[in-house]
Amino acid sequence: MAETDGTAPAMIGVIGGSGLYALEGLEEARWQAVETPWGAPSDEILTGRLGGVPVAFLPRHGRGHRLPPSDIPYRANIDALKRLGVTDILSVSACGSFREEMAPGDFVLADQFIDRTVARAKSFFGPGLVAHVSLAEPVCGRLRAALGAAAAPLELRVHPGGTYLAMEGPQFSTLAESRMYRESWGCDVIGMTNMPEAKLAREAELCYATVAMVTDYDSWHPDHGEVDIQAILATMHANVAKARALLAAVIPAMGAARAPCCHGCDRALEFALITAPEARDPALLARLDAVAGRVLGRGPGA
Ligand SMILES: CSC[C@H]1O[C@H](OP(=O)(O)O)[C@H](O)[C@@H]1O
Ligand SMILES: Nc1ncnc2[nH]cnc12
Repeated sequence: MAETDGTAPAMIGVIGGSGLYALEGLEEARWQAVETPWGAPSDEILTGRLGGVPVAFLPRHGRGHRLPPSDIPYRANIDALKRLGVTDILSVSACGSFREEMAPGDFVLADQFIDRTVARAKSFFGPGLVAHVSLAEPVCGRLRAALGAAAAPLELRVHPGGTYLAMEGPQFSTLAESRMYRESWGCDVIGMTNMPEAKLAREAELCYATVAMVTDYDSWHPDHGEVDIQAILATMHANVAKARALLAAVIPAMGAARAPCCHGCDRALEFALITAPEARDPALLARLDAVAGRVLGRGPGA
């Protein structure tokens, strides 16, 4: 519901990656199952409040890390968060680094992605309703700035931007791939999950930003050898404590009300639907009740 000052109620969605399977310190915390037309999300969703701000937390791989990157139900996850009323998504992820200065333990607020994933559903739309959203700026600048500001007083090494390469996995990259991503493609970090997550968040008109926490130098670094999952896990556990501190700072600072996104994330579908109304598939329209309800005039988003 719109407030008289032009703001609307906000809810922060947090998608926790490797090592982050719950959010502590939420008031009125409860895990709840959410059904979606795209199947079940990765797990139940933990809702509550942090500093008075409504929060919905979803562990991307499920509690106990049951799901590999290719089997994460990305569409159900984004739909479920939107259905609960989420307006902004903070994604938290482990990543490898292609830059000497982006060292293990550092946080990278990625602002670009290269999508090399090949085995995932990447859109809510399709035959019966075609949509083309803009993705030139896949990360919400307002959300990324909020993360940067909240991180400043904390003892964190934060890089304000970077290009995240999303690979299919689950194997790590070969040395030739690692060198190509770093030297020819100019990528800064690598992970397996932020695509199609960011694309789907944009289609669902949700602001999205990611905190990519460096755990390793992938395999290009002459002094660090191959990616070693044992070393990754050790760094990951140290990173997670820092991620919790960042979330505890940024969420209350973002507040419980939101002006329209200055970058237009919350209006991404405004001119994106190109299928003629009479040619639209009623079954697909029904599945889009939450994701595209605002522009379709139906469901929780209308
Ligand atoms: C545990 S190392 C590989 C694994 O970690 C990252 O997951 P997430 O982005 O959910 O933190 C990476 O993308 C891989 O899935
Ligand atoms: N080197 C790497 N490649 C892909 N995903 C990762 N997650 C953490 N480190 C990674």
